[in-house]
Amino acid sequence: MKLNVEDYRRAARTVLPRFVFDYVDGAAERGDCLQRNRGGLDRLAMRPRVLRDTRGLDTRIEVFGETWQRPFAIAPMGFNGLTRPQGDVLLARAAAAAGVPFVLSTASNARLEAVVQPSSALNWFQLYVMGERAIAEQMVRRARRAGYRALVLTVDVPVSGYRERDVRNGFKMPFRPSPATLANLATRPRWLLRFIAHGMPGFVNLAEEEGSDTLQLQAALLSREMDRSLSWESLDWLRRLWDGPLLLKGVLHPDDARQACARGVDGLIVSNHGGRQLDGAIATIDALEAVLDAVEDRLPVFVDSGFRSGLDVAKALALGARGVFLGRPLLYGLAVDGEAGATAVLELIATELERTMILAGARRITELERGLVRAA
Ligand SMILES: Cc1cc2nc3c(=O)[nH]c(=O)nc-3n(C[C@H](O)[C@H](O)[C@H](O)COP(=O)(O)O)c2cc1C
Ligand SMILES: CC(C)CC(=O)C(=O)O
Repeated sequence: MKLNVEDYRRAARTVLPRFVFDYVDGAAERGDCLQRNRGGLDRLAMRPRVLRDTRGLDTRIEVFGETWQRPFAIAPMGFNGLTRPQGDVLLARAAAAAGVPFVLSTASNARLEAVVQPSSALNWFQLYVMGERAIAEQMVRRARRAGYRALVLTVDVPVSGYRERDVRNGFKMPFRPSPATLANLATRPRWLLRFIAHGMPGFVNLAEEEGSDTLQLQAALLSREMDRSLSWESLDWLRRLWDGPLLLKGVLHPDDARQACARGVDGLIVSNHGGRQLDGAIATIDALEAVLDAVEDRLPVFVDSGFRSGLDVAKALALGARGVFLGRPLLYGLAVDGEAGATAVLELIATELERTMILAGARRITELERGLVRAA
């Protein structure tokens, strides 16, 4: 029986090969940041209101003129096709059915045109800038043509975090599995059979043309060799290519939040990449307040990293976040049961959020107020 996200995590561990589970579940260096994210959320306690009519509960929010059925979304994640063949498409479908955004990663394994869900107005695209700027330009133009609504520029990967579990597993491109990895693969026959049927997923959006350059780019993307010349000035370049909502993902410092407002960015995602980048980084729930103060309601502020329940989501919203992005929980669901597993995780978190709202006396998301949370 799977009653919470941790149950899905445990089940995912039993179906995924170890190098895949470690890639999904892992974090940078000692995992301090990963733990700090949890610690920050756990330290907050709710101070509920009582005797409030909570019939007709409504969890919808408005973002950039669109309605989200729930105040959360699926975060961009690379290599979803490794967890399940067509993982990007399955997650996009689950999100569209739930009425929440799905953010397709630059490191996706399906063509961005094939992932976009026409039934949803909430297809978003995440951009990494690497190598020739022309690669990013090509992807942004295609994303625009394909109907992606918002562009998320990830800014916390100037270089890869040191993912010790990936290093130990030799997880890089081209992948050369060790004897230990092969032995472990033999214990994951279902994953292995699917993998054999579909082949090794690649990063197919980097360049339209096939060729040896593409292979080199794919290896560079997995080792996260990004363009370190990217700066605040580069936003002007991006603005010329993209006229829809532009968000920065990976902002933690209030001065950067102010800078983003001054540069005409449309939204921020307070994120430490789920503890996968700078291991010394502050917990996102602890960084949120200063960022919100700096922004002064000029743009919506979202948050991610470490959110595992509807209660966690409620805490961030009470502090003033517009919405929450969820990463690994969706991959645990995807690993366990494909699209149905991802849908189940979205439903689980929605149900937890609804119950939390009723218990806290909030009928609408706007009623999740600052006074409802306290440091425990
Ligand atoms: C397996 C995996 C791959 C990821 N790939 C990307 C990516 O390609 N682009 C990106 O902006 N963030 C990426 N992230 C970070 C997520 O967008 C998000 O910030 C993080 O997972 C949130 O933390 P959580 O997993 O604890 O919910 C990835 C995260 C995971 C777990
Ligand atoms: C394939 C990678 C570029 C995805 C990523 O950003 C991550 O692992 O955190």
